[in-house]
Amino acid sequence: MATTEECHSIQLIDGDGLFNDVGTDRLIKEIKLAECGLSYAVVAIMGPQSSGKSTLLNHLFYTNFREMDAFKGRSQTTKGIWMAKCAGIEPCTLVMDLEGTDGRERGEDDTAFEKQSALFALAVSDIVLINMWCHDIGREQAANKPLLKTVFQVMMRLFSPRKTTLMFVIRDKTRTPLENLEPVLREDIQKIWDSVPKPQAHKETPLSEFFNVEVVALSSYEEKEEQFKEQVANLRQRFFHSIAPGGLAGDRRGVVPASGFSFSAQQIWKVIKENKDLDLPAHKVMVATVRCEEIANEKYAGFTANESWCLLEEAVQSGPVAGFGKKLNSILYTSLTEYDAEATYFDEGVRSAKRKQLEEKLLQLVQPAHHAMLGHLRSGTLEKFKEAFDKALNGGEGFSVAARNCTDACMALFDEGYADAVVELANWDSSKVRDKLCRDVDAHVASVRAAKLSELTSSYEAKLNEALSGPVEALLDGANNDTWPSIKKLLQLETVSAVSGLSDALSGFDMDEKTKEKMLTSLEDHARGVVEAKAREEAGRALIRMKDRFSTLFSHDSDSMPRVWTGKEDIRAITKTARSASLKLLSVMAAIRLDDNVDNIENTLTSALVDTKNNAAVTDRSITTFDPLASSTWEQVPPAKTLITPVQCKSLWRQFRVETEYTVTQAISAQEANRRNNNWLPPPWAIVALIVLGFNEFMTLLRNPLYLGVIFVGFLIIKALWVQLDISGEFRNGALPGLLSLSTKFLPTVMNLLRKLAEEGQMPATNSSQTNQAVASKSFQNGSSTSNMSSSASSGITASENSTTKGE
Ligand SMILES: Nc1nc2c(ncn2[C@@H]2O[C@H](COP(=O)(O)OP(=O)(O)OP(=O)(O)O)[C@@H](O)[C@H]2O)c(=O)[nH]1
Repeated sequence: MATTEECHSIQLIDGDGLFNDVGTDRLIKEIKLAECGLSYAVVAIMGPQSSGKSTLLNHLFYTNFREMDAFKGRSQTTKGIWMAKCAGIEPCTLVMDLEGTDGRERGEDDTAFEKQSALFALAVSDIVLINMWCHDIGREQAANKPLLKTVFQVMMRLFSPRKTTLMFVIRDKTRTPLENLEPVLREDIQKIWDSVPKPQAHKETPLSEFFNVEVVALSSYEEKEEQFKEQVANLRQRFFHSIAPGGLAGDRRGVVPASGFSFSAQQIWKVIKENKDLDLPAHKVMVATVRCEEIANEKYAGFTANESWCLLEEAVQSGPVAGFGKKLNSILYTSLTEYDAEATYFDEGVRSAKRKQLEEKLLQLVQPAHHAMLGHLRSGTLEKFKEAFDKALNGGEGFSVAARNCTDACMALFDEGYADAVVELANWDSSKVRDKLCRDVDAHVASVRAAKLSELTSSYEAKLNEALSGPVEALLDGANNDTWPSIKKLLQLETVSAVSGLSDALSGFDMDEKTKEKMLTSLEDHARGVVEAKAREEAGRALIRMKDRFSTLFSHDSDSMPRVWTGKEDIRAITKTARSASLKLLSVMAAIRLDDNVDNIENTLTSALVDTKNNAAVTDRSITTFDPLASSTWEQVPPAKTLITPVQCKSLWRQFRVETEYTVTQAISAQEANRRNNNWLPPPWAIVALIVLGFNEFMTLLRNPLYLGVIFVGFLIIKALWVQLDISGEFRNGALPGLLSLSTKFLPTVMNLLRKLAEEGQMPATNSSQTNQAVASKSFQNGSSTSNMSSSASSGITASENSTTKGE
């Protein structure tokens, strides 16, 4: 036979009942049975031992089952069950050669294997050939009768019939035509069927419900080989397209998909061996469950090893992947489509349940990657939002409008990104990630808003600080009756301007009126605070300011010119004016007067510190007199508005008086000194007496010009000494110190004068004119140095300086 090599047979179950799973799997793989789905058929042959079964199969299906050597005598060749693929028959057909029945080798009583193998063949095959000798037909003791009985009995154990085709192959056909043999055979079969005990459910079930009975007769292979071969060739034709409607196995039922054949056969044999009932429908479900599970696991493993998936999973760890959803969906669909293709012929319920499980497992596997992708999407969108928001704000867009627009754009961007990353199989809820993004965006908007608002407030506060601090300081410095009204006006003006500016700026923030009002009020309070703080700061310097004001007024006249204490000034009046101006300053600085409240501070201070009567009381420290300043609060002024308390005022005033006392004393001394300097002329009566008594001498001088010349020279010498010795300057500090100083200076000065005169006398006549100039210049320098000396000698009092200059 040409094709026997191609279709080698395997021992499916050995003589000891051991199932050859490895061999079966190998055969199935070899003949690619798994790809056949339901398009395959299984044929089995039963019959007495050495009845030419193997010979028939090998001729019919071009298989290579072992045949008995005709010359060695009849003995068992086929042990257990063998299986091979029928060569050249479509669809793929498997054939099983069963161990012969009534075998002498197992003994008459050992029919267990026979029954088991019969049941197995019926459970697995679509067509069962029953090989029988022609001469056994109609015989009571026919060899195939027990076999048929067994077949029918075990068939009852299959729960539901598969509608197996039983083909009776009559061997060694005699001259009796088949038309005559067949009815006898069918009658025999019917009798046996009727005689078989059946379960209640199948008591009345006809044979045709379980079996299609076919009968063929073949000539003897040994005697009429040519005829035999011809008949077999014809019979072979009937096995083509056997599963098609009208074919030999056209109405078979409950077929196990080809990929589950090996497992199914193995399980069926296992159940049969354990002598359990073989529930074919349940078995089908079981096979489907196992196989679908296997396929699903295979697909899952295939998915995890899929290169595209591995790359995608790796890529998404480090950043967003464009088209993530599309890529992932494609890989997932491929796996599931493969599963569907392989599991398609298995029980639908089982198949879809396992598909669902596979889906769930795959989704569980990809979920972290999807989650990572959403994470990237969320953080990326947030970053883009921040950027766009920043840009919009810098571009001058209103805060609320910018926030709204950017948020909308950001959410749209997220939705777009999510659509790109969505896993179609999964019904994952994106709302959590979306909500988180919303929260992040809102938090960012809130923080930027807070920062912007604080920036705005700070800028307006800084503007107010600048606009108020300096002017308030200047106003307080020049404290007068208008100081506080002016400060109040300034505060009002600046506050209104700042509040309106801030209010305009806040309009872009879409704020509720209450918050806005609060912010504006806070700005107003700040402005007030600036003024109050400045006032407090200035109050701390009240003493210095008072002293400054006092010394300004005391040392300068009404034209702001430095005062010269000539002796005509009324120091008492000047002091009083200067003190009252300082007191005015103190009273202005004593309290904050930004409200319309009227207070009595100035009057209280004036009456307590300046008025002579009260002044006396202060100096006397009389315990019986009421002291209005012995308090830490002012009447009508709340403590918060008090800058200098009455007690502090009193203490400040005392300090002020002590510290200004010296200036006044100095002024008085300077005035007295000046007065003394100007009184060097004798009294008028002495001058009159001098004129009267010295008239004669005066006339003598007039009459004699020589005397006049002598007097003139004497005058020059005295004048020169007066200037050189700075006599008026020396006597400024009193007569005694003056005399002492003069006595030490007199002799060197005279000597100096004489030396100069001598030097000038020796000078040549030609240089006389230059010498005269030099002397004049020297004399000028001497004069100015004297002036400087006297100036430095003066004790810094302008009045005495002037008097010295005047004296010169
Ligand atoms: N009379 C007769 N003998 C045949 C026929 N076909 C085969 N034989 C002979 O029968 C003997 C047994 O043939 P096998 O094909 O081995 O029989 P078998 O039923 O497979 O035998 P086991 O496997 O041992 O059960 C051989 O010697 C064959 O030559 C036939 O059509 N008529």
